[in-house]
Amino acid sequence: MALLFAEDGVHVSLSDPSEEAMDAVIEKAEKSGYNGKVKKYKHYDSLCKSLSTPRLLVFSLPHGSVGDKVLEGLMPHLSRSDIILDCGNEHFANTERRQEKVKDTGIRYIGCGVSGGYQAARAGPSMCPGGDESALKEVLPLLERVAAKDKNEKPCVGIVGKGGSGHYVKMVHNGIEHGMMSALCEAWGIMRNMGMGYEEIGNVFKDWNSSGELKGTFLISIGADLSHKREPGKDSNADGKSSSQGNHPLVISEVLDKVVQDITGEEGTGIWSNTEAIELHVPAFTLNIAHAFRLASAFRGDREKANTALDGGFPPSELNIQDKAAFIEDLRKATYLSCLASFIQGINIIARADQAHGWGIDYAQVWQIWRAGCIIQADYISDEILAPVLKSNPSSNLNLNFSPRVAKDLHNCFPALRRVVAKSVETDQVTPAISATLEYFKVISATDLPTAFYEAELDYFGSHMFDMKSDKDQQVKEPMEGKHHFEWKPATSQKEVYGQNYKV
Ligand SMILES: NC(=O)C1=CN([C@@H]2O[C@H](COP(=O)(O)OP(=O)(O)OC[C@H]3O[C@@H](n4cnc5c(N)ncnc54)[C@H](OP(=O)(O)O)[C@@H]3O)[C@@H](O)[C@H]2O)C=CC1
Ligand SMILES: O=C(CO)[C@H](O)[C@H](O)COP(=O)(O)O
Repeated sequence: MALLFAEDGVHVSLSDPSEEAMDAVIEKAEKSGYNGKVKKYKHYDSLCKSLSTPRLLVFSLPHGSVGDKVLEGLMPHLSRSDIILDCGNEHFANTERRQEKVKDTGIRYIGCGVSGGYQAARAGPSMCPGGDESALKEVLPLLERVAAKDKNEKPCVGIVGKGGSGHYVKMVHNGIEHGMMSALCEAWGIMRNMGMGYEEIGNVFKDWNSSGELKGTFLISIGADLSHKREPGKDSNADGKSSSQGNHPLVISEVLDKVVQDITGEEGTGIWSNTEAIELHVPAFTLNIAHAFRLASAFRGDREKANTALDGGFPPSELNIQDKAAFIEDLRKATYLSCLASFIQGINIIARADQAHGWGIDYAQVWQIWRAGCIIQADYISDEILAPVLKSNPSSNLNLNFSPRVAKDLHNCFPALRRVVAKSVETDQVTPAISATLEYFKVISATDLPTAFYEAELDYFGSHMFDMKSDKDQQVKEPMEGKHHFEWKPATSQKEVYGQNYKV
């Protein structure tokens, strides 16, 4: 990001605990011809003196205590009207705590989620800032210059809303990202078990990305690309199924199946998004299970132990599919619905939080921010599904499950999703997020769930009350405690039951 700003002509003062890290950036800046544009500062005092006022300080730090420590260290050297632009994946509550902490000093703290990975950080990321409006208006012209541009050259940055809303929306962006990545890796696993080689799968992803419902999906485009990458310098081919061209092994053939960021604490966005979904009472089947799947994958040692205890567990069988092209088309549609469900669930979380915190989120800006440069960029979903709802900038009724456009695609793709899950169940394929998506769409659109029995049991043992099918008032539509209790079994003492035979 330092290089990105330098490229825009900005003088960048770097500060990092590692002098080596700063030297590496300066060397790159010099090589790129931004001579003298990037300078390093060991101490906050000299760093802050090097900046003209009002200063703009950009954080790109691990979340939590590091940000607190850095802010604490900087504050004595800052003055009124200075702006901190926190571009890390910070928890929104930390952002709001820091906004409150600096308020009386006149320092303004913006929480700005940044997406697109290190390639986009260099070339132009998607940026999601929220906080003090005056500060946002001051930094926006700079951010508009460096941010990713959509196909109409519009910058993928905009004022999201008040408080910690920028970091919140970015956090949910990552929750959506996790749902999409889960579905994609599950589809990849199925294709592997269909006997397809890594590069052949890469070609399928290339097709998926070029037209139809998964068109222009960043995660699919990088999936297509990574499937063909070989590491120079190695001469054995670990993948018996992959194409024989080239002597070097495909890198993907050697990647172990562990996703560990949640456990190591490097990142928190998946944990926070799911915690938020649960705390805000948002059913987020795909996101929840995608997270649990990552967790289970991380504990490789435990999986090995359970595998031994279960005499080899339940490995997927080879899939013998008669009409391969038709099944891959089903898989494409199942993957699409899982990505769509991830967006629907994520937007429902944001909308609920927005209502709870009063952030006044600008949904048209959220749409624009996700349009390019970010990990969840999905052209079809954005243009066809999200645009009609988010661009009209509603303050409520953002639930895409009520959208006729979603209904149309669900009618078209749901049978394919059902076939993929059925085949997966039959052959022990690993499809947690894809299966959860099938359940999600069934459940959220059902008007006769088996939870009637659940309610009855709750009332039986806990007198938790229930509503009745014959009740016609608005209450039955709302998540309110029911009006009825049935005395399923009167509470009696042991003495009453056993009478004279009762012994103390
Ligand atoms: N990687 C990605 O694709 C993306 C990352 N993010 C977010 O951006 C932020 C940075 O990510 P990333 O660059 O990957 O993470 P890194 O861990 O690579 O970098 C973190 C930076 O913070 C510095 N740092 C660590 N501790 C301190 C401290 N006590 N005081 C001052 N500086 C410190 C590190 O210094 P040192 O050089 O000494 O290690 C390093 O420069 C994170 O919040 C991440 O979640 C957001 C979007 C994408
Ligand atoms: O924020 C990001 C992308 O948007 C970062 O790449 C982040 O490091 C991904 O990690 P995680 O999968 O744990 O969210």
